[in-house]
Amino acid sequence: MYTRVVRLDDALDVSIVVATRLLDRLIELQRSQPIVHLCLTGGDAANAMYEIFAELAKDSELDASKLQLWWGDERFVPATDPARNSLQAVSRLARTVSIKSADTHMMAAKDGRKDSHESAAEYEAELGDTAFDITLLGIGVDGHVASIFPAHPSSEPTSRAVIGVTDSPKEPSERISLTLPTLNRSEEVWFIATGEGKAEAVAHSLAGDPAFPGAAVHGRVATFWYLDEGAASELPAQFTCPF
Ligand SMILES: O=C(O)[C@H](O)[C@@H](O)[C@H](O)[C@H](O)COP(=O)(O)O
Repeated sequence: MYTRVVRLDDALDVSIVVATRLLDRLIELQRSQPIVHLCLTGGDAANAMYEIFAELAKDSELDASKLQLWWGDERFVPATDPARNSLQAVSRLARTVSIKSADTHMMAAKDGRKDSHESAAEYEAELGDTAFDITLLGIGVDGHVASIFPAHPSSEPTSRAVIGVTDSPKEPSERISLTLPTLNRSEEVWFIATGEGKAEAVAHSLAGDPAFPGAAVHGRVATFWYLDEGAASELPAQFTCPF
């Protein structure tokens, strides 16, 4: 198990490098296994990357029929609300990648019948013991990952694989999130963070500060942190890895 920090100049470089590596890695995995499970994240950094990924995936060897998409977290809002992480990702990826809806495992939307806790239990059942090949994660200025927020009930230890989150410090207040042990059922975790606002959260997470949920997330094989200079600006010198 290893952690690697990849420092890049700016946010655009992060999007290009992550999109390029993700496409290459998925194609490589598809050569040796029938299905690849990719867990997606929400957030501006990821959305920018998805746009470039969709461009690169056009005319590539990526086989969308061998890809299963999952989500690390979802904003619990109505199905057509553009704030949904899944809509934001799928609307970008589907420009060139034709993934069947049966292989696109979106978390439930708010429909007035079930609350986020019931919907989380439903997703837990859908997930079963699926382990992700790659999990993408953003990180908040406050250090949250997926919808696990520091000093908040969402970061309390739980035996659940998926939880409903209420009173989230970030809008919208109701969410669904994989828990830390579920995120850790990933062969590889790829963090994406850009901008100086993330520097403190990134530095504390990489230093293993238990107050920061990101410190507890590791791929079984590898954990990558793709950072621009702003997000990496508070890292000690030992984290200066060449690209
Ligand atoms: O639903 C969400 O809000 C996200 O899943 C969240 O965990 C996000 O990934 C981070 O907040 C980083 O987002 P940015 O890249 O927009 O800063």
